[in-house]
Amino acid sequence: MTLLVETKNLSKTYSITSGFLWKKPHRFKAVDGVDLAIRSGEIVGLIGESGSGKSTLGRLIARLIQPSEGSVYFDGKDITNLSHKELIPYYRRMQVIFQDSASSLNPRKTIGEQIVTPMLRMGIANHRSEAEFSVYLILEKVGLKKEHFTRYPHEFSGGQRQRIGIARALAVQAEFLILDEPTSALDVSIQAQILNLLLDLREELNLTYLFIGHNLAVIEFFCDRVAVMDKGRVVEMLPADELYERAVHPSTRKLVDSVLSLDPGVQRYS
Ligand SMILES: Nc1ncnc2c1ncn2[C@@H]1O[C@H](COP(=O)(O)OP(=O)(O)OP(=O)(O)O)[C@@H](O)[C@H]1O
Repeated sequence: MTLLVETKNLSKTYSITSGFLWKKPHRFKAVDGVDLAIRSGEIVGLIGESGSGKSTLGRLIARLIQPSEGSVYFDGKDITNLSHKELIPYYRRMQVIFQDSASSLNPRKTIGEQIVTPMLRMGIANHRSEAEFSVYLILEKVGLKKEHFTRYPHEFSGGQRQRIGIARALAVQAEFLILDEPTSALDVSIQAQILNLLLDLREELNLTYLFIGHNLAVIEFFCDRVAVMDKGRVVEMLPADELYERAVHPSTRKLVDSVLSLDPGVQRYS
């Protein structure tokens, strides 16, 4: 498998001001020297305690924020220092799906409109009728209906809104999805449906995912490999199905043991 995403020594430093003008801002590394390689078609999970830098790493890779040091490569090209204009094709190829899709949907526009517009802007379709026809097919592919085209975001459930987010990514022919806790706010049965949809789409369209999550059972079920973050660094990388048995780093063991101590039988997903 070829490499699709690679980071080299990727870091993000924030300056935190105390509110007192005479005190020097405190600088800390939210992401600290991360080397990560994701192969085409692979699902890499990203776990770690709250505040360990998972979302920041996702945003750096998606080039939504500028790294302080290091590089991001996508499909073999160094995209670290590209201008906003030069990044536009990469923003199409890499899409982020957040826990709360509603926040990225315009409440005043129909979902059909919100999927068609980027398709036309990014040149995926040349004509509105062509784009609309593709959107009908994509809505069905993600488990929604043609009739949903003319509905507004508030008319959908949380699970349906995540399907809309996935539809938007498919509409612009994204290849790499950063899934930032996409199912954490959903009921277990809806969560399983969305994860299975994502697995089917990966198979059919050879998509690649970076999946940020807290639920180790979901990670074990959904991912091929898992990267563990602690204080901004990736401290361990291992196959997802060996997470419980082979984890050695203390921060991974802490995450794994906290799950196992609850109930080893119940916590496993599949
Ligand atoms: N814009 C920002 N300015 C200053 N600090 C920030 C900013 N964004 C994130 N941070 C800090 O960087 C650290 C890492 O945050 P991040 O959201 O990446 O962690 P996370 O592992 O995704 O956490 P969670 O699991 O709770 O979502 C945290 O201490 C956070 O407060």
